[in-house]
Amino acid sequence: MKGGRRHLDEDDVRVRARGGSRPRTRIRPKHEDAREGFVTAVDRGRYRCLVEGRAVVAMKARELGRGSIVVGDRVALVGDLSGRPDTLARVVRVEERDSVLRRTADDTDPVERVIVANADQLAIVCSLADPEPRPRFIDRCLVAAFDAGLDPLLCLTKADLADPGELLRTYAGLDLPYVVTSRTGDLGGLRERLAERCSVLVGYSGVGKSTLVNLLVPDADRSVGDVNPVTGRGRHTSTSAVALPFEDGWIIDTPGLRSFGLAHVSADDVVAGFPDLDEAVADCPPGCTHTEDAPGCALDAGRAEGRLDAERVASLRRLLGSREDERQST
Ligand SMILES: Nc1nc2c(ncn2[C@@H]2O[C@H](COP(=O)(O)OP(=O)(O)OP(=O)(O)O)[C@@H](O)[C@H]2O)c(=O)[nH]1
Ligand SMILES: [Zn+2]
Repeated sequence: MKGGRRHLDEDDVRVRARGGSRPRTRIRPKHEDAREGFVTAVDRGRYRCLVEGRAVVAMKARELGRGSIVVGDRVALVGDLSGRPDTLARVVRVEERDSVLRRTADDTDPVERVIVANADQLAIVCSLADPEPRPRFIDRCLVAAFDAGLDPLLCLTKADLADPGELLRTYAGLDLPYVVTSRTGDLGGLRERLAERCSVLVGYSGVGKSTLVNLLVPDADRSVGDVNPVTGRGRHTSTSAVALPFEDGWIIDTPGLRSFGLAHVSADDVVAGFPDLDEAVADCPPGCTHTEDAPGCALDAGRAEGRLDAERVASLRRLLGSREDERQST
């Protein structure tokens, strides 16, 4: 896609076909020479973009105002697009986003913000041991994925230390795609899942996410390290997301993102993030909060009769509760 050209109508095309080279007129949309780029990193007001295979550093054009530009955005750029050191291009347009992954509102950060645009998969990285798996973290990520419209992928690491059987049983009712990995094992299954997709990797500290990224994208360290050639500062210390090209798609690593605040997600959407429980709550009394003390909540009957997994019910209830806490703290 070249900026502006797809807006031409049939008449323009005919004129061009007769006249040979494209006529230059003043009625062209502004910045029609802009090129498409993909934002791979954001650091202190500088946007690192991939433009026709070159890494270009850009600033935001003043006309864009306060609108945000995030990793994963498709943008239009003008100015020096050579990618040479000390050059600076300008982002003049942000294309419409197919998806936005947001975080809100933990206690220290009351603002809801977009962290990644245009991703289509959320890879939830969780170790089978050392540190112990955290189903509640997985459940929270599943809700975030549902809310953002991303396909979840469960990535269970350190398979050399523990068996995935028990954890997988908890999620058996979900139809949740998963891969089991270890740093010494075959990553073929994971590669297949990530190829040709734009995946955000998220995981709490120590699960082996960096190890995975380095195995999948061997020069990742370098691409992360020189994120800001403009300032000339060395390894970047920022905790923002970085997109790494991977097999006709992107792996977006999120070093600073351990989890998601869900204060912006409605209770109904939290429940919808639990497809194995979603159907049961149709039998709840109107306005049911689904919490432990909610009278007549159908989750209680389902659990008592063994239709619903007790751990999952507890997890949903904790999530609904912690969401309330997040709201009250903001
Ligand atoms: N046994 C085992 N250990 C692993 C495996 N993958 C990573 N580790 C170890 O787990 C520890 C954490 O790995 P990292 O890749 O740094 O984990 P991370 O998720 O990036 O953690 P942060 O850097 O804190 O975000 C390191 O000591 C790794 O050597 C694995 O497959 N098996
Ligand atoms: Zn209920």
